[in-house]
Amino acid sequence: MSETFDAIIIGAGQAGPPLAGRLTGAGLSVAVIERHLIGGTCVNTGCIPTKTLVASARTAHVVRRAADFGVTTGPIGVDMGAVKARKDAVSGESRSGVESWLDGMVGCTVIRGHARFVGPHEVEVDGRRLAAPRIFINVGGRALIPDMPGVKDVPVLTNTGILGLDSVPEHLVVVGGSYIGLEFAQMYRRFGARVIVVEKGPRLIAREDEDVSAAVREILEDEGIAVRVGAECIRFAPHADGVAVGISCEEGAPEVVGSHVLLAVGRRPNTDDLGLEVAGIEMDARGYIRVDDQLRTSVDGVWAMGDCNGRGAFTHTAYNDFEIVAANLLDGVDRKVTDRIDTYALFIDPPLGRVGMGEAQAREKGHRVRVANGPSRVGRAREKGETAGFMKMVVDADTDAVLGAAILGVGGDEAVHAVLDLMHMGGTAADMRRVMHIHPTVAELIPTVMGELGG
Ligand SMILES: Cc1cc2nc3c(=O)[nH]c(=O)nc-3n(C[C@H](O)[C@H](O)[C@H](O)COP(=O)(O)OP(=O)(O)OC[C@H]3O[C@@H](n4cnc5c(N)ncnc54)[C@H](O)[C@@H]3O)c2cc1C
Ligand SMILES: NC(=O)c1ccc[n+]([C@@H]2O[C@H](COP(=O)([O-])OP(=O)(O)OC[C@H]3O[C@@H](n4cnc5c(N)ncnc54)[C@H](O)[C@@H]3O)[C@@H](O)[C@H]2O)c1
Repeated sequence: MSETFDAIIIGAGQAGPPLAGRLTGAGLSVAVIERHLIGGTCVNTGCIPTKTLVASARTAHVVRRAADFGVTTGPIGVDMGAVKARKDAVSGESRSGVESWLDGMVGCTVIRGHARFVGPHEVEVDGRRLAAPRIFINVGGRALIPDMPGVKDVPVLTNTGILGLDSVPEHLVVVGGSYIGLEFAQMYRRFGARVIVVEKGPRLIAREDEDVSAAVREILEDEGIAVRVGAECIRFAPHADGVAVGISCEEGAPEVVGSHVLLAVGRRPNTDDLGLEVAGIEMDARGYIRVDDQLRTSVDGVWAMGDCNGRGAFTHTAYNDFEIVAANLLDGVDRKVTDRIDTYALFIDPPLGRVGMGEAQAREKGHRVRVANGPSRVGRAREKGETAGFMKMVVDADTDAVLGAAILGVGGDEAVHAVLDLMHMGGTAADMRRVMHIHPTVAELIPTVMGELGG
């Protein structure tokens, strides 16, 4: 016999817990099933711990530059044990916040264990059967570990393992030059490690425009991080000093030896052991659950939210998925995934704030574009002594609609929201030119840069 609920939520990541709050608030009985840590990736092994470490790394960096600002210090050291303890405390506080919220939620039953479908509206958790007319899948993803030559013969870290380090690696080899790899590369360089980033593609963060990739590379190299792109021959072998990582068949040193290796070559959805086939829930070739614009799967009464549906890969997209599902189910409002505008940040320092399309993507999609570029030598950046980066706005030449922006520089992760909000409201470049922004801020440069386009 199955225990029955009005709704079952599988996974307590970024969408599951708030949805449990809305459903129980509407008087429904809800079971939330979590097999590991409440809060999921962002809280435990993603955004929160990494951004806490980024903050420690930035502090070390700023203190090292203290003399530039006329401030004297003594010798500078990094106590990685204390850095880790701070990170664990911040992350732990977030986790226990979600935990106690769910535990105290009237109408919510939290069940610990791995859920697997045994039918379209029935799951099993450690031999216990649960059924509900509505099931919400929020199982997230994990680091991809491809079957690269030698990878099974050496110790490699992923974003999870590296968070357990309480000493600074002597030489960190970061395989994968994208969001995860670059954030860890810079923070560990700032903690005092030698760092090399090994990327198989022709440039770092290849989803971005070439000028953005180049500027990010320059920022990292200026801090002493080695970068090797076009690394077509990545392979691993044990070495007396750690791990030998084969890099190149053609140019530069063919091999580098690292005391530690971080694999940051992508993520995969946690759908391989969920029994989706039994329930008849369709996946794509990479294991992402197929959903429609309102996040309904191929089975009636089953939804998929967050990273596992392949429609987003961020905490804010997972949370927005929750908002869409809740609005459609409970508020009678018609909300869709395609209503949202892509936006995210790369939290190196200075950060890259991104919204909408890049220049290359806009051209690929057939837009006639005008591009405005501005230096980040905005007053605020000069005052802070942090002028690396630039600002770029992509505008449709025919309609004057703003198609996207990249703000790489101090405050770029915050300032980009001015463009996001304008795009959301359907504003044009001319609208932005007329807005008065606060001086001295980074955002004040946005109307000025749009001004380059005239009109
Ligand atoms: C290193 C790193 C840094 C990141 N930084 C950022 C950032 O700065 N900003 C940002 O927006 N995003 C960031 N992300 C991405 C962000 O963490 C994810 O997009 C987000 O956590 C996805 O949320 P989710 O709810 O889809 O899944 P998750 O948070 O992954 O939660 C899924 C939950 O489901 C559970 N689960 C899985 N299978 C089962 C099962 N069968 N039964 C029961 N439970 C199950 C898991 O244990 C997990 O707790 C980062 C990711 C990483 C790895
Ligand atoms: N700031 C943020 O919001 C943030 C931070 C970290 C992660 N995330 C999320 O996590 C996701 C995954 O990040 P990621 O950086 O692991 O993956 P990714 O998919 O963004 O990039 C993987 C990188 O590894 C490279 N690569 C693939 N195979 C390789 C190989 N065999 N050898 C060397 N390089 C190889 C790829 O060319 C690519 O540059 C991101 O898409 C993002 O959504 C977000």
